[in-house]
Amino acid sequence: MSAVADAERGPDDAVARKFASFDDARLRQAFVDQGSFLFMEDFLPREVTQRLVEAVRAVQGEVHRNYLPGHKQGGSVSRHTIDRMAPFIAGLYRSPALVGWLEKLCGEPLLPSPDDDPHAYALYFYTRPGDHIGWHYDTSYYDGRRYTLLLGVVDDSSCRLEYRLHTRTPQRPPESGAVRLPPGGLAFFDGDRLQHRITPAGAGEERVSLTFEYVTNAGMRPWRRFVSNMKDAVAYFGFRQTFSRLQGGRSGDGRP
Ligand SMILES: O=C(O)CCC(=O)C(=O)O
Ligand SMILES: [Fe+2]
Repeated sequence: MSAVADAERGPDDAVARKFASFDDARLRQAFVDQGSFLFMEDFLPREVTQRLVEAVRAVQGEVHRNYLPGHKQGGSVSRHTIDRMAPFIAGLYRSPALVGWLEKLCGEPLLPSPDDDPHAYALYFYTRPGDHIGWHYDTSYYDGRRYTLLLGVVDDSSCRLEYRLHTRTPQRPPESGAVRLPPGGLAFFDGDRLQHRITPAGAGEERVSLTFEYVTNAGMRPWRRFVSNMKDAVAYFGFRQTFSRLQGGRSGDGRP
């Protein structure tokens, strides 16, 4: 079997086997009780996490760093770069076992983000002291809801995923929490409902997380696509990685 076929097929069987041990009803209840949020320390099969670590090493030379005073500091790699250099991640993103399980959890059909969304799947790197992201929501620019799946890949850090539940639910008092996202761990949430942040890395620390974005309606008005792309270019991937698909996947200045 070719490496690409293996990458496409490999993770599905492994995740299906692992998910068979989960108590789906209890996890669904926890997700609902927490206002569309779930954290699991042990989610991915070990061999899948290992493939993700290898994928991270494969794209390490492509990390785009940003510094937005007061909001964010760190590195990212977009789906366009992942498609070229780490196809295992693209295969996992589309794994029917994974997507089917997430659909059961959130109780509605999920679609992959369209091919021109640089954030459909992406890696975040926290490798220098002070790397962090401030309080925010993962706002949906789509016509439907946007769900975020965070998977821990590397964590030799003191960083925490801090969150506040129910901030947009009028009848419920907010609840705060903080978790470490270990390799193979999961956080899954409705991006417009979970306020969250990643606390700053210390000296000599390394944290890498993988994000998958699924939507309930892949339509997006052109103006919102523009705003979303600008945000991705400035806050995450840089203009080259954000728009690289439009350049036919080549690096460069975008001119033909
Ligand atoms: O690194 C993470 O685990 C999450 C980062 C995040 O919340 C974001 O980039 O929107
Ligand atoms: Fe976020």
